[in-house]
Amino acid sequence: MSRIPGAIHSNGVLICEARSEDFPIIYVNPAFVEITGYELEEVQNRNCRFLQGPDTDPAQINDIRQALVQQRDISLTIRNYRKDGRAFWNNVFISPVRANDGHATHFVGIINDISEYKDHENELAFHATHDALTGLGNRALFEDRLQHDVDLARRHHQQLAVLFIDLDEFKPINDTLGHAVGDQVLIHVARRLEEAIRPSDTLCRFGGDEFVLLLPDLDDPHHAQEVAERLLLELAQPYRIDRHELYLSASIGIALSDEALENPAALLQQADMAMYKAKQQGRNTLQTFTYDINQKLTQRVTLRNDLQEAITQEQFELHYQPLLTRDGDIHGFEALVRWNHPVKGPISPGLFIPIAEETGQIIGLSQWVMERAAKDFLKLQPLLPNHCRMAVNLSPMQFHRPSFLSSLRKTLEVTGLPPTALELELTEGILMNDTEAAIDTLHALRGMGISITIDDFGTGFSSLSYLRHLPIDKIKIDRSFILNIVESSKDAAVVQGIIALAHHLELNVVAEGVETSAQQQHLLALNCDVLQGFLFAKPMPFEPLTHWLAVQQQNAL
Ligand SMILES: Nc1nc2c(ncn2[C@@H]2O[C@@H]3COP(=O)(O)O[C@H]4[C@@H](O)[C@H](n5cnc6c(=O)[nH]c(N)nc65)O[C@@H]4COP(=O)(O)O[C@H]3[C@H]2O)c(=O)[nH]1
Repeated sequence: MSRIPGAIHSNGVLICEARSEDFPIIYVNPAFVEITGYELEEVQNRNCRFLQGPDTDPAQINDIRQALVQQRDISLTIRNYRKDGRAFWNNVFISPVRANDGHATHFVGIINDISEYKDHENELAFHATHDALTGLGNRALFEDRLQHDVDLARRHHQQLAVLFIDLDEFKPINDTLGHAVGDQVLIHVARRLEEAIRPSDTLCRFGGDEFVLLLPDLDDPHHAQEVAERLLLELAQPYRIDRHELYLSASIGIALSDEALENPAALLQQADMAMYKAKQQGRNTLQTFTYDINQKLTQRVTLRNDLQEAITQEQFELHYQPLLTRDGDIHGFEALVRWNHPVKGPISPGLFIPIAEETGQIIGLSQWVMERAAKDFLKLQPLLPNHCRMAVNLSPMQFHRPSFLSSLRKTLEVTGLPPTALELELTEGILMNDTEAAIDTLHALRGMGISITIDDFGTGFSSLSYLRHLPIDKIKIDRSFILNIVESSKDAAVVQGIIALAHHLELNVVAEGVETSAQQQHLLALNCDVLQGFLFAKPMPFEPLTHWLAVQQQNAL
């Protein structure tokens, strides 16, 4: 017995007879008693199978049995049970004690309770493959399952589908109501999606508001669309979170496997591209991948990468378009960004601004625009009447950032532009999410002396009466109404109504896109206050603008 290491502190030790049938225990140490809850008297002369329970792996039991029969060492971690029924992870080492003839007389077992470590290990393994917030699988798990299911589908000549689900307008919820609410929304979304699918489907979250669903063994490709439609309906139900009632929609991209599929990851990319297409089509919709989408989106992705370079290499330029009062005096200027792509030439802001908005690149770009416009305006100011302002377009992402006001104040401070020389143009859509916070921001801006214009008025969903709640100074009627104002009595009536109501609310009205003198006359007759359009001047770089101003002033003399 002296060979038995009595000083093994927290390791339990047991010794059993090797030559008696069923290997009865003859000794256990106090650590064994502590770990298992059994006293020596209770275990003596018994086989140690009393440590086994419902979750003990039979294959491991067999391994131990084999080792004992063959009289060799064995080490393994096995699920064992204490006297009170609680399970624990037992790291066991069993070794034979041999007589001179080489045969085992006893077996010594050293047991170690590693439950804590094992639980931690399990937890780590779980986290490596699961999303901590929703408990759904993560990208790693998805890719694993995708590979597995694609192999199966190939073998059985079946088709599978990947659905890329991205929530619409989730970011403003996070930004305005806070991350705690945003997290709750994501958990609700995960549960709704889970309830709407079959157990054999794999649902994962890729982070942010992106969920991905794998539908194996489709009977019919249309089934994927039916599932997507069902999910859109489920997600559109209102969400009650704390005191908020929220409405959400999603855009879903679908990719279907075919016999030629070589790389399963391609399915994921295709579903992602189709999802982008769904977003472009106005959201709350689904789109199935086609090769045509691939081509268009590749262009977009290239543009996105080029945009990053454009920001660092300052390939942008600001053009300024004058705004005139009804008497033809200068009212101010609108700053409009231009991108001169080194290879593709000028790219329309209508194309790259939405991409910059999606990728967040708009923040850096807007900062550049604001600084450049401020500096240029200060150079022009001595030539301008006092009331003139520089109008700058605000992007939704910029406006909803918590740091928006402080960074704007800083820019004004650094450039020296007085707030009373600045006008911000924002679209109705910006104000639709979390209107209360948006109105607070508008009050703060006006408190500083900045003027606010609602841009593209008439294209959004705001009712005219909604205007009365907004601390704004001007509305700019969208170009699409001005275009047909002469020919279309309906458009003329809309413009007349907008101007009358705006004046009733003591707001100024700007008409943009004035291209003909007939349109100009019509607008003047309807009492429009400010006019902007190619009829008077196109947007132009700073130098030509200074010449244009000089000519204007000459003509005024
Ligand atoms: N056909 C026609 N068009 C006219 C006429 N007068 C002005 N325009 C165009 O109408 C657009 C007016 O700008 P917007 O509605 O704010 O619409 C802008 C604005 O939403 C956005 N954008 C431009 N610059 C910036 C910027 O610096 N920041 C942000 N966030 N958005 C910008 O891109 C949009 C498109 O800008 P642009 O292509 O420069 O297009 C400009 C301008 O060139 C006219 O008589 N006829």
